[in-house]
Amino acid sequence: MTKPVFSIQEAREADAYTINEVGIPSAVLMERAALAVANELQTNEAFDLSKTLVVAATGNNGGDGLAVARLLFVQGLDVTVLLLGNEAHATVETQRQLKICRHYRIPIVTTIADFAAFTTIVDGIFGVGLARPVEGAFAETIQAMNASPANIMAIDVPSGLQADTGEILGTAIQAATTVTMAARKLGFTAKSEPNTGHVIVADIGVYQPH
Ligand SMILES: NC(=O)C1=CN([C@@H]2O[C@H](COP(=O)(O)OP(=O)(O)OC[C@H]3O[C@@H](n4cnc5c(N)ncnc54)[C@H](O)[C@@H]3O)[C@@H](O)[C@H]2O)[C@@H](O)CC1
Ligand SMILES: [K+]
Repeated sequence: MTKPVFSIQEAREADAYTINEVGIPSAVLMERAALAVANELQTNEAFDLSKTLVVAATGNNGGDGLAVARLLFVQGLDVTVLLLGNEAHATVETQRQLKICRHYRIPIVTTIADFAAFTTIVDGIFGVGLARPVEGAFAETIQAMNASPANIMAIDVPSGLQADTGEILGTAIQAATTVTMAARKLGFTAKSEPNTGHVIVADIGVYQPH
């Protein structure tokens, strides 16, 4: 059982408790997170999946994104992954998802010339791990995503939004929908609605320590 709203610390503690004490493997939580996002993309008519871009960085939020890309790709959809950051620093789970994506020969690129070519963009850049203001290529990519006519689906937290305070750290994704894992985040308030869009809470089997 979980509280309806999590701080970043509570989200991290619940993930760790579920993985280490309950015994649900991290990859299972990631798969359930990705299934929830893919399901929302495929059932919400606002998302046109004729040409989808998944933007993934190297943390576990990016791992969620890569798993979403694979779930859509195996259904025959046109999916491209934009991989941001240094792959050598990817988390174990994200490296696992990258390996699977490569097995399926999902197109993985490191730059995109025209974000307007996509009908849907999935934001798997930063989740609750956002730790400092967004700058450089990350900021430019977020701005290009926002400028695209594509509808944006944010995974867990719109990238650039501080999940405890709702503060925009430099620049932040403006999503149509955010599928957030286990519970809403403290920073999701009326003020953050231009960034979160409609918030959907996905039950991915996370338990809070008690
Ligand atoms: N197994 C798990 O623990 C689960 C994690 N989940 C996902 O994992 C996310 C949390 O993953 P992580 O803790 O890996 O963190 P994130 O993936 O949110 O981001 C952390 C990474 O981004 C870097 N970073 C932070 N701020 C930055 C900035 N401004 N500029 C550049 N790099 C920056 C960090 O150094 C780190 O490498 C959640 O939001 C959720 O999407 C879900 O899959 C559920 C299960
Ligand atoms: K995100």
